Amino acid sequence: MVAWREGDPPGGRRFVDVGPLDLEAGGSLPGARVAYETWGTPRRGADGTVANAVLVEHALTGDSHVVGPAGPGHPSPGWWDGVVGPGLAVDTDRWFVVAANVLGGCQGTTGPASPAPDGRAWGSRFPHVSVRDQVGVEARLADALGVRRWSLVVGGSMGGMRALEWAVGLPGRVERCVVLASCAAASGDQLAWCAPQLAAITGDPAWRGGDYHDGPDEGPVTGLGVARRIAHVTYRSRWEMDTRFGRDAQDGEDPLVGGRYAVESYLDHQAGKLARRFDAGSYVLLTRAMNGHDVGRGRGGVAAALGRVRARTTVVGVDSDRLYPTEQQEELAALVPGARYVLVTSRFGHDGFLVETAQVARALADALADADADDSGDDSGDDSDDDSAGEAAAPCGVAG
Ligand SMILES: CC(=O)SCCNC(=O)CCNC(=O)[C@H](O)C(C)(C)COP(=O)(O)OP(=O)(O)OC[C@H]1O[C@@H](n2cnc3c(N)ncnc32)[C@H](O)[C@@H]1OP(=O)(O)O
Ligand SMILES: N[C@@H](CCO)C(=O)O
Repeated sequence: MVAWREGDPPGGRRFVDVGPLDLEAGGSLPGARVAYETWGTPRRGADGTVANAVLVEHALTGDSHVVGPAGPGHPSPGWWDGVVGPGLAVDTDRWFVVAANVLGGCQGTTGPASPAPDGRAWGSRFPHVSVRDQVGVEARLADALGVRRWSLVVGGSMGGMRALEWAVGLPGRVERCVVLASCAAASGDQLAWCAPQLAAITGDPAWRGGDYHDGPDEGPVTGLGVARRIAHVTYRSRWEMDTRFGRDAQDGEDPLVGGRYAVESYLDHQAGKLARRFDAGSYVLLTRAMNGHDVGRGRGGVAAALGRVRARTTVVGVDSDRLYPTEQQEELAALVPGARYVLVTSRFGHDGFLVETAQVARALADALADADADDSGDDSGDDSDDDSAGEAAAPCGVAG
């Protein structure tokens, strides 16, 4: 089954139907639609599978639009335009780059806002999904695309969790892995930062227990905005808040008589932007998925799990990241066999993996430096210790 066709335009969003899905926490879904984009041309190896495939994993509120201009369905340009593209670090003249919208999200892949079989939005009925479930769905997308082994799986933050899960759970299917600003398991501090975000959304009267999608109002946008304000502060650095905004008043406003400081206005802006482009139900579901992230669960602990990785791995930390501190990436680099550690210097905190494109591009170019463009059909991947080894992927249907 081939989900990509010769002549398909680059960057256009396409869909694959997968399912049914049995989920790690015990629930199930009768099926899921995966929205994805690709750039470059697949090159088939001797065994007929795609030999030059790269999977890019987006972060919490990101999406599959890694590269390309804004346009219909894409209000913003690509979030890694300086990293992926013709002649860039992940060169789309050479690599077939795939980015999928995550299971449980709201950018075309099935999530809480999607219609359930009865035609109503899933809402609160959408089951808990884990990072492993999300990777399981991506494995079915890979099957549909004819990719048995990725030349590279790369992602930052929540995308780094999925990249790591690929390398740990399906070691025979990942040749190289780059994990940025991420961790082996969500820490107590990370769970703590998520708690008020979840409380803000689920405490908004418009949340209606998660079943607001088919209602007349716009849903819990106030709670989602509060969550984004909290999260956004953790994504940036104290230096930035102090030097970019400091104690400045917002233009035309006086904080001493009810007006806002500039930093408050900035966070209001970030909140409004997210509330316009993201579903609160997905935000809650994806936050819970990240909270549950622990590569060591059921695998004898973190060290044992990371010891299974066979991908040539690069772990990237951002020196000013206060949400995913560099100790977490140092731990990954110490426990993944042969891993390389790269420190990105940034004043912008966790978002450095999105903002510091020159340094990120260098790390990716280095990670791919050993790849030979002509090594068609490197089929040496032994998937005998994959979590899914021996299991046939569920049949996938390709949808328009
Ligand atoms: C928007 C999208 O990217 S959607 C598609 C994919 N999205 C993702 O992948 C999510 C990840 N992306 C992000 O989190 C962010 O977009 C980032 C990290 C890339 C943004 O980083 P930066 O470019 O550094 O944004 P920055 O923090 O400077 O914010 C700029 C915005 O704040 C606004 N702003 C700055 N100061 C103020 C102020 N005092 N009051 C109000 N607004 C302000 C700017 O006008 C600008 O608005 P705009 O984004 O609507 O043009
Ligand atoms: N700014 C990023 C950070 C999350 O890691 C996002 O919104 O997805």
